[in-house]
Amino acid sequence: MNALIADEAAAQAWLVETLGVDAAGMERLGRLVDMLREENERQNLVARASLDQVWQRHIVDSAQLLSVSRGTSAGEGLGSWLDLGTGAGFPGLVIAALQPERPVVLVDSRRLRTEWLARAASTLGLDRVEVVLSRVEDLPVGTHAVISARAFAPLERLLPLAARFSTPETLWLLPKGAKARHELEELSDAWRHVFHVEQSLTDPIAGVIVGHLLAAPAGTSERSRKTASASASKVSKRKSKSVRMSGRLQGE
Ligand SMILES: C[S@@+](CC[C@H](N)C(=O)[O-])C[C@H]1O[C@@H](n2cnc3c(N)ncnc32)[C@H](O)[C@@H]1O
Repeated sequence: MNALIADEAAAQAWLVETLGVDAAGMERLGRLVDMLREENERQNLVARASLDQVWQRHIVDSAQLLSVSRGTSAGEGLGSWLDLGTGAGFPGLVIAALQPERPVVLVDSRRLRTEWLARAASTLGLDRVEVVLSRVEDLPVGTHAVISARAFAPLERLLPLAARFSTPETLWLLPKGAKARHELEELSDAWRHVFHVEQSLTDPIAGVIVGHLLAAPAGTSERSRKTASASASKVSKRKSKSVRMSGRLQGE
């Protein structure tokens, strides 16, 4: 097992020495941390106390997904990465800062958060980032190489919501707290998958659910397709429900 990252210095050292982040990548992460601290004075993005350990609790906690996915084709490639319920930017914005060539889609239902995400991505020059203001339920279908979600929904609720963005090749990376193993054990057998739990590098009791969804329970994809196409037409009729932003905010 990898050693746990015990403090802020160890977190930054891990990024450089183990993950191999170069000077430009560290500079982007440093600017992201500064911007996050500033924005957190305006809106409640992350718990204030967590900023004392921002490199451990948020940056490395997100970046560890790249380490977990090493050696997999989805992890090694630069296929599209979908992050659901990105909130303050975790893990999706950190992934984009570390892999600026990869298309990364950040989805959140709260306008202020998506405005922050679009502003931060633009300031960092991350022009492959797309920020989508939408409920996940209302996102049109589209498949991705990687799907991540941190602190968004329990597995049993997340899978029906997000299965339509997945193929059997899609790599799912789900940082969970202490309930990772329990959530996986409790998942209905009707979901065919090859998920397992990796130990988190930042928290001794947390795990990351990693793997592939092979098949949804019978009837799920049809329901998802119907939901998605109904949602897509709802979005086109009421454009304000889903706003895509890339670098700068687009008008509704
Ligand atoms: C607990 S926060 C986690 C944020 C971030 N992933 C993190 O770990 O710091 C959950 C986020 O999901 C967003 N959210 C909740 N329900 C959603 C939905 N149905 N569709 C899209 N975003 C949603 C919330 O606005 C919030 O920003």
